[in-house]
Amino acid sequence: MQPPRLEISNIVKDFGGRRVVDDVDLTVMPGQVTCLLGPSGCGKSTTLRIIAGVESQDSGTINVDGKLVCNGAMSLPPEQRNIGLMFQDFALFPHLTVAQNVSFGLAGRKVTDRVHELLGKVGMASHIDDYPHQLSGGEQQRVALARALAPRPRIMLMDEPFSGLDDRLRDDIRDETLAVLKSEGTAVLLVTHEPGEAMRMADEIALMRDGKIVQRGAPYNIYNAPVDIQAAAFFSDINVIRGKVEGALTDTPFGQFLAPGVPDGTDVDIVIRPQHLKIEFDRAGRGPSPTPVEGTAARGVVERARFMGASSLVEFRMDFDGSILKAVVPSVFLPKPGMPLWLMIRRDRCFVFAKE
Ligand SMILES: Nc1ncnc2c1ncn2[C@@H]1O[C@H](COP(=O)(O)OP(=O)(O)OP(=O)(O)O)[C@@H](O)[C@H]1O
Repeated sequence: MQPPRLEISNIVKDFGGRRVVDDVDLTVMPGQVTCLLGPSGCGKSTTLRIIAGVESQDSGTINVDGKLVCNGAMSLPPEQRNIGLMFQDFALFPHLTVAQNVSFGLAGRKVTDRVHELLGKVGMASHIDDYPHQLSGGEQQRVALARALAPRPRIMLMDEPFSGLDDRLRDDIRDETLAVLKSEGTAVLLVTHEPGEAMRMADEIALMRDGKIVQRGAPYNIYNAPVDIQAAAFFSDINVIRGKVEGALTDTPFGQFLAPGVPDGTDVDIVIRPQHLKIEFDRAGRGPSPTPVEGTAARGVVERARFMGASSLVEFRMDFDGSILKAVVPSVFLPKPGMPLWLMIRRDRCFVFAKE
């Protein structure tokens, strides 16, 4: 089997006595995009800077293609690591043309071919003789990508590379960048604080919090099987229903939920994303009959409904405790405030977390 393109193990970094990177392990396989995702200040950029070699770790090892790049005893300088970098505030050389920017630092007979190939891939072939000030932000970004890829790095490190771009442009550039990276077969470690960006770009997401990787997996798995309530809440709004465990079950107004292995008397949070609440109409003051999959319906009264474009957001005030639950419904669903409706929770769509 191929070794991981990048493998970092037990990386630790303290700043002023505070642990900023706390025993981080990560792997990126050849041709794969791994996103290091987490809130601002959780240590993502520091991890990336350590991999790039512009910051040194206190302990831990880094391997590229199974070859040691640094550990406690040795450290290759950044330029010998065969790593490409792309950051938000990338800067093209203002006095060099697009072609000169892309070929900067490269030597050999094939450089011109490579520059043409890459500028073609990023859709900038017609700007080959332009200077950076003649390009838009998105165009500069494309050139920066071509420049970073020109020396065929073994791995590309990207730190919030799209955050300087406006929303619509950003989606296009993300997709184009991903297509170019995939066509080059480059392994990528991308840092972002935006779950949407990570879901869009990543083959694998490593979720980071307070210096630690708390969960790793494919976007689908991270979204649908979060390790804890914070991991669930990082990706969308959530609804939380509280309960207490008795005999591995929790009784709630929505019926019983399984809580296997959780000791009696433990408080639990039952977490459901707004798009997974099921809404049923009121039938002469009664809701639908309970089912094994969806449990018991609980009645709520519409507090407000908002049209969001692709979906509608409906807020309910629940009869059982006066709390608000939010439901997201595809397309247009705008019930009037005051209307009674019934909510159900599919057991395979919710997460049950024991409280610490
Ligand atoms: N050179 C430094 N000296 C002291 N503290 C630092 C240094 N670099 C980073 N930190 C601190 O380490 C913590 C993690 O920073 P880091 O930039 O890695 O986080 P991040 O997850 O990338 O956040 P952001 O997305 O805001 O950049 C922050 O609290 C930051 O203030």
